[in-house]
Amino acid sequence: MNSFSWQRAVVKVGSALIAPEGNECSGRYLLALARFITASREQGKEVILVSSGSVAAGRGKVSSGQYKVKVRQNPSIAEKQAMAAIGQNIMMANWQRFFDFPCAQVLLTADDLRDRTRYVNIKNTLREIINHHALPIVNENDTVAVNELKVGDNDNLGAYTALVAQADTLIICSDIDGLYTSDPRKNKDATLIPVVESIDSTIYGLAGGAGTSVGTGGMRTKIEAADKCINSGIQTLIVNGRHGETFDALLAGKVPGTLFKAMRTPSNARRLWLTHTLKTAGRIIIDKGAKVALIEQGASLLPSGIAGIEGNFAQGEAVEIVCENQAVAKGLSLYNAKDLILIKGKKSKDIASVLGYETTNVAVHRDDMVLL
Ligand SMILES: Nc1ncnc2c1ncn2[C@@H]1O[C@H](COP(=O)(O)OP(=O)(O)O)[C@@H](O)[C@H]1O
Ligand SMILES: N[C@@H](CCC(=O)OP(=O)(O)O)C(=O)O
Repeated sequence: MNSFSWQRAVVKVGSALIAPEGNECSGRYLLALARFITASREQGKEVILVSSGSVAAGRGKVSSGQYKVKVRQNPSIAEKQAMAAIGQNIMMANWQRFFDFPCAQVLLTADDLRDRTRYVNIKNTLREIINHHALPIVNENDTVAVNELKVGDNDNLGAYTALVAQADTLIICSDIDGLYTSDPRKNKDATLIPVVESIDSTIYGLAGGAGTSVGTGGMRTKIEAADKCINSGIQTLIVNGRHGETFDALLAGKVPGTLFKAMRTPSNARRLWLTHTLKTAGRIIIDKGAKVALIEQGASLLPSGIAGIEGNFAQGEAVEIVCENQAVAKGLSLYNAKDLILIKGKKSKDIASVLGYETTNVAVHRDDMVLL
């Protein structure tokens, strides 16, 4: 088995695992996985869960309740959305019973992830949920997500979550041991591929569709997710969540499935993106004390060290950080230019009273900054 190490992982639990019968959200395969999450947190690691199961949970609830409503085998989008609305809290409760720390529900659409301001807010919220020792549980906001708003499958949602949360690892837990040379349910000669160094059309060519009626995407969307991640320095694993031994192996740093190797380290990928891809929309002028803090202490930029603002940038846009006319760093601003003008030079404790709100006491977070 290949080895891996990690510090912050997104663990994606597919419909095939949480709703094995397609009707109802089940706990059958979740205990070993929950133990893995708890043990990993006890080792100081950070976990974000991306869980499917709301549609199946809703369907199970309406068909078993007082009215015993039959849901069609191929329901309309609106019916699925109604099932998701009924099932999201059932799916959450299904997880919460395994943990004595709080679970935090995060419902996202593709549109949320494309919008710069919402992207920053999602990132801040995930960071705060983890700081408060709760477990973020992400799912698609199925009740509002139609067509162009939809990520559509939770594999790709898992990849977007790993990117926004700056995870180093995405672990996709499904009902199959990993990526095979072809769909093993259709071809008994298919063999497991333990490691993938890079993803090209040959790898995509191996993928077949979903294995169950509740699964969305099958292997193709898992490869798409891995493709997004490994290019950003996030290693991706596909493992079989139906076997308890899977999680013993993962805890021991082994990959009991397929490992898609990261093409570079997450910090290098991020550095490249920040330095070369992002265009700056303005400048933040800082004082000498802030420059020392940024360069020598690796600190985040606080409003108290800001002397001036140039440009009319939005929250989440890239800015150049300048001291005495020399570029010191580049990073993503957590406040828009107008608000930064109001809080420049102010102490953290005064931000809320000046703006009437406070999302964070940091202007540019260390994680979103590259020194020049
Ligand atoms: N090359 C392949 N290797 C492994 N599984 C494959 C492959 N092609 C298609 N599959 C199918 O993908 C299924 C897993 O995807 P899916 O049913 O969408 O699960 P989940 O709900 O966990 O996302 C497997 O059960 C398997 O039948
Ligand atoms: N958001 C949907 C799950 C989407 C889905 O089926 O994804 P997947 O687990 O990748 O097959 C739900 O909660 O039912």
